[in-house]
Amino acid sequence: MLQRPRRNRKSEAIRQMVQETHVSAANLIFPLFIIDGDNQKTEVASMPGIYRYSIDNLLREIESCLKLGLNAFDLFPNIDEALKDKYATESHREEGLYLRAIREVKKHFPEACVITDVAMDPYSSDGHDGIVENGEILNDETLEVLGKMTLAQAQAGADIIAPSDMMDGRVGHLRTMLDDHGFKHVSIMSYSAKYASAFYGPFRDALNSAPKFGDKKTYQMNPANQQEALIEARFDEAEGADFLMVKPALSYLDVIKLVKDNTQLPVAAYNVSGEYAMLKAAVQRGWLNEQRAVSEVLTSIRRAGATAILTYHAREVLENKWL
Ligand SMILES: NCC(=O)CCC(=O)O
Ligand SMILES: [Mg+2]
Repeated sequence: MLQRPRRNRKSEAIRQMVQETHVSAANLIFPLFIIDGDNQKTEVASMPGIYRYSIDNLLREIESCLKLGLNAFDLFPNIDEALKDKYATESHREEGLYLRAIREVKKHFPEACVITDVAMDPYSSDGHDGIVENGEILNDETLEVLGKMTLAQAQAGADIIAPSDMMDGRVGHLRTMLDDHGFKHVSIMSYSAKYASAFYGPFRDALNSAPKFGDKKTYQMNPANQQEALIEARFDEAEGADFLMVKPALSYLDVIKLVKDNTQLPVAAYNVSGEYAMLKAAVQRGWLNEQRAVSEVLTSIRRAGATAILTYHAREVLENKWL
């Protein structure tokens, strides 16, 4: 035999030498949930180890993450039901929870990369990502709300705004709004290919943001489609996105690869709440080795072509030196 690929696996030193893919702290983005109040820290039942933080505790959490070399955070608000309405007006109220949180984080940690979520669902009494009229999601009317939300977040200090709604034309609309208002430096990380997935369940528990009727299939993508991801990615790129995101990650590694092969922009992937919950549940029962499973999951997402990974595992992998 002339070819013996096993020779390159014979020792740890050689295995490391030929390793093709690495995950580092710099690739990770940590999603964080925010609730109102003082000194609050409540665990999300379906996401063991993940908490909703009041702003004071959020600052402590971010401070300890920064010490671990974890520098990028994606913030999501849990909004009181009484503050929700049809037009998500709470999303651009100056003294609202979310905008206060962004201002506080940037005031205390100007070096942190703060990514903000642009979508109506946490503030919508319908629990949808758009304005609902007679059971329909109105695309162009929704862009107006997303624009207000984006400007308010940029004003509060967002480094990157991340529209997660899947309305058509929103990247171009938001890019123009930002540029016209002196926020040329604010980046856009677009959820380009966001699928109508079962794996968002625990996230909706965390934020209490599940749709009040129907589902999100008229705007989020059909899990059966791959080519459609390229259409979405191409439009977002043309409209001025700085990052293209695929979401979820694990059941969509082929989509990450396809998008990566068709763009020069960095691709981000969202290792979503249901993916985290599945792994944690098996670990809690002693059915999986956590360190090995988490490291394999993150490596596979990088191998597929993601530059940045949004993952609820971010803090624990750095804390435990699992990478
Ligand atoms: N717009 C953000 C999400 O929908 C996150 C979903 C998840 O982690 O399940
Ligand atoms: Mg789109």
